[in-house]
Amino acid sequence: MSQLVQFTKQDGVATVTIDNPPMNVLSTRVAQAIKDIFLQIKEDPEVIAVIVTGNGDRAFMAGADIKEFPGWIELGKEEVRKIAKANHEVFNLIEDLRQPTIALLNGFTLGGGCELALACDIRIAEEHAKLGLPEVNLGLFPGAGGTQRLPKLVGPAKAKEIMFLGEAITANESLSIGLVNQVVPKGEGMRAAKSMAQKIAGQSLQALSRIKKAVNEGADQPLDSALELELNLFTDIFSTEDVREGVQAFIEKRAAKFTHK
Ligand SMILES: C/C=C/C(=O)SCCNC(=O)CCNC(=O)[C@H](O)C(C)(C)COP(=O)(O)OP(=O)(O)OC[C@H]1O[C@@H](n2cnc3c(N)ncnc32)[C@H](O)[C@@H]1OP(=O)(O)O
Repeated sequence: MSQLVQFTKQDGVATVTIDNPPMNVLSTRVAQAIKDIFLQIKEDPEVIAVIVTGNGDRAFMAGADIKEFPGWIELGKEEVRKIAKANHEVFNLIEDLRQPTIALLNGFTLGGGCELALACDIRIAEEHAKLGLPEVNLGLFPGAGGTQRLPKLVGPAKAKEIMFLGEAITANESLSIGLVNQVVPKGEGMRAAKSMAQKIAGQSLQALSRIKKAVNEGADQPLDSALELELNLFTDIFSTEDVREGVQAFIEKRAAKFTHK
């Protein structure tokens, strides 16, 4: 397997580390390696929560590999569409993953890197991280989900400002607009991400995956059909072994031991 992306797992938590120095850019090969790893995680019964980060302390990911773009410019429309669609597929795979995902932003989180972070459920940023969608500076615009996922998180006006100006914002500004969940000192990110991931991994994946599905799919629907979705998922959860265990554990005044069944 490619070493451009590393994968480890411990106690229900998988850690995916992008390792493409110096800026962990999203080359075509990195995108394929991320896809391969997430396809594996999707089917892994031992993984309940996932952390995604970049190697080193300079970048989570500074975007797509701009040095591949001259080649793109020479391609026909069909070929460009194919490459762009492949990026959409990778980020959709991550967004739709049944397991919760935490992006640990440990430096520059730009362009495709910011779009990768947006496809995750939760974002924790180290204080020195800079976030942005600077594609406009190259005469293009975010094409790996940024125009759709950023406005959902921060509202259309702030998202347009970020994309029109192409300027990176600080971790603390990102926190103030809801783009990240938490800001921690430089070097403390993995500890914070692991602490959150371990708490999540102690819950039932049956419940976690339904929370994710209800929130993600409900957001694109009118309230009445979104509530119908919630109703169906809530009805379903009562047939799981984990709900029996969770309720019994409460009654017996002990900690629940979920089996994710
Ligand atoms: C569908 C998705 C589209 C996109 O994502 S488009 C790309 C969006 N991203 C960007 O526009 C960011 C581009 N990079 C930068 O602006 C800067 O870099 C940084 C602010 C991230 C860091 O600046 P500094 O600390 O001064 O480092 P440095 O010398 O510019 O970069 C170190 C090496 O990394 C290469 N690099 C940085 N970002 C990219 C990239 N996105 N694609 C390809 N290479 C990149 C540089 O060129 C250089 O390389 P060398 O040492 O050989 O000169």
